[in-house]
Amino acid sequence: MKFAVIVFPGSNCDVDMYHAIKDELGEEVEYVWHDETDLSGFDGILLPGGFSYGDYLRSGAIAGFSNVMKEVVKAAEAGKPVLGVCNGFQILLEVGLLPGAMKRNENLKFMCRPVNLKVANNETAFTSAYKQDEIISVPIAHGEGNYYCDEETLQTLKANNQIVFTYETNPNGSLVDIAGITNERGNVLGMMPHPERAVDELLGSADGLKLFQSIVKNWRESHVTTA
Ligand SMILES: NC(=O)CC[C@H](N)C(=O)O
Repeated sequence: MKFAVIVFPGSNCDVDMYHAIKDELGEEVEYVWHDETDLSGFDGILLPGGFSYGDYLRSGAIAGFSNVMKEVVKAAEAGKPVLGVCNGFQILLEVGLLPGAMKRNENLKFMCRPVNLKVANNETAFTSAYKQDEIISVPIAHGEGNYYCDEETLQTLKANNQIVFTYETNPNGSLVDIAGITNERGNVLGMMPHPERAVDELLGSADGLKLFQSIVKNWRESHVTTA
């Protein structure tokens, strides 16, 4: 499986994402600059964290207008897996691939520390290797991670099981403890915690690895036929 790690001016988790895929997962991966207008050679798209365009206006607001995001939308519409982590999640919200918006953390502080997450839905292409309700440790690092949506959207998210990760203890004021959601189709996931920083026990946790393994397993099941 071949992944693209999209890089914007100000991305700072692109190298961690690349390392997670290449060295820990053992899959193909390439960096793709934000000006790129063709993602047809990739099977999965990864939007890493960081401070694209210095978080000017709102986190992810400017990156949402980049050339490559038009292609990311096309890839999502074609059913390819698209994962946005932290700033990547914020960009997915800005382009409307995921519903809702991100507000500043309730305490108005940037927070960087490990948190416990609950796998609230393990029947997705991103979480099938986890157990339902499994508690995993994955670090957060954000100033704008306070997820918000209107009541109607929240009911839709709940009804379709789109809430995939919740915080065990809410660090940022996020609505109903939401840490990660998918689109209705289930092929686009946005999450604030960083699974690519939790791929080796030496880093404090390897709990993020199963997320990437789930993506690959799901892709192989639908794309690779064995004799
Ligand atoms: N690590 C990140 O992706 C940070 C995201 C964003 N710049 C924020 O502080 O909310």
